[in-house]
Amino acid sequence: MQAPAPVSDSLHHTSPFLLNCGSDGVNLSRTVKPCSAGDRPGISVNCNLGWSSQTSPDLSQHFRGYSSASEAVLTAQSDLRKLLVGNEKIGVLLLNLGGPETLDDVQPFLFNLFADPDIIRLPRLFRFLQKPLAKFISVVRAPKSKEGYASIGGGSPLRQITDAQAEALREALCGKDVPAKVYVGMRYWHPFTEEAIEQIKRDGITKLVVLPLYPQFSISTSGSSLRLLESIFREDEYLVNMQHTVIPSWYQREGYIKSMATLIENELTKFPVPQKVMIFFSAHGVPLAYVEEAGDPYKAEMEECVDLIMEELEKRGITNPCTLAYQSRVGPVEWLKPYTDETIIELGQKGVKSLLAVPISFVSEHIETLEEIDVEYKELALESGIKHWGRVPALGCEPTFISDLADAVIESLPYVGAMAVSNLEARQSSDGTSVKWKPKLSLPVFPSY
Ligand SMILES: C=CC1=C(C)c2cc3[nH]c(cc4nc(cc5[nH]c(cc1n2)c(C)c5CCC(=O)O)C(CCC(=O)O)=C4C)c(C)c3C=C
Ligand SMILES: [Fe+2]
Repeated sequence: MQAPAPVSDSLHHTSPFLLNCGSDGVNLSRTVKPCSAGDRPGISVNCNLGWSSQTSPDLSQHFRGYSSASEAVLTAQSDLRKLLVGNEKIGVLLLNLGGPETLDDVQPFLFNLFADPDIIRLPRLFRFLQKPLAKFISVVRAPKSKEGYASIGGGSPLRQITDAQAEALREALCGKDVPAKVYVGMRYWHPFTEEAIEQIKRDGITKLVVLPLYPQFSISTSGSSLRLLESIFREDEYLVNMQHTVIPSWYQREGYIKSMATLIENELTKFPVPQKVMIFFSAHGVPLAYVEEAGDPYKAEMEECVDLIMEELEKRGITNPCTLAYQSRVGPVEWLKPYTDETIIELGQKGVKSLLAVPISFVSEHIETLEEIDVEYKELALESGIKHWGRVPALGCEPTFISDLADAVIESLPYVGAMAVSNLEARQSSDGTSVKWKPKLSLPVFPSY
């Protein structure tokens, strides 16, 4: 299988797909309050409304006869979960990038990636060139890319790690009284999103939570996967009628922030003088035009994410200096700055001697952590005068992190079938044109805190 079905142009203008997030683009956990009828003024309904359309279950009786308020609340939460789960078949769809599993996969994987109009954004008139261009770039890039994958064992570890995360999430949900099936849908390699969706249909899932495994939203990552999903949903009667919700980004969740802070804290102790270490956040870059012209919230979310992690570290008494830079640029256009390689050289010139690299845009080890950071940037740092180098591991299946993802899923369940609008102009337009959001389904807006 090469490129999944192309995304239709019309998707840039209307979308029946649902982004369940706050009006300021922040995620469910902080922005969503229980939905009441008053939250949906004047919106016509032509879909199944699910939980949001129903009267909230009266839990008042559950609060009688408990020795403490917290005991009552815990019991009520657990009862609410049972009510939410009921006879439903809950599914969680984890969206991820995918990676070549063998060296022979590298060129077709790259083709799939570059054939994506959310990765190479051609003006509308030139869209017919997308696939020939993808073919050309993938063939030209494949030898360099293959070298990289060869040096990390002959393929990407992404599928294995994502599968392990899916299983850990399933177990965590089960442990929280929410039995669910967890699916993996990759954008550019197996198991493709289309394959996951077929399985979801075969399993008869009735409520689906869509969770991209990217903490911060970018048009090029979560946006691309959601756009694909949208095109699959709109053509399928079963899916159109299935209740579902999306958690578009979750970088500000407490569990994620705390897990990242703990990983950093642990790595700092490995340096001779931990207080003197520069904490060096390195995020995967995107072309500057995504942010400046298409309104990609990626940079803003990344900066807020770094601030939150540093605040958490400060609470723990860790006040090291930090820097954020962007890595892995591809092609001739300008990408988000500062660039990781240039920043490393500058820090060396300024006399920084200890550097702790923190990969921040992805929650699995992958080629850019294992090769680019661990080999290329480490070498560059040592050449630039840095004496002590360290790298924070990716979160993978870290238990606090997985438990927090499970909480994110559970918190979104009352809103499965209910929808919210966020900064969809930025999130839906891949070509930078001004897009008016025209909902086809009812979209109650959840108030933000
Ligand atoms: C948040 C993470 C990512 C963003 C944003 C992103 C944007 C982006 N990427 C490319 C081009 C390539 N990416 C490649 C691999 C790759 N990208 C991410 C994550 C983000 N990409 C990951 C996790 C991986 C590695 C997967 C793995 O196999 O381990 C590659 C292939 C590798 C290579 O040849 O370097 C390319 C190419 C663009 C153009 C882009 C934004 C427009
Ligand atoms: Fe990438």
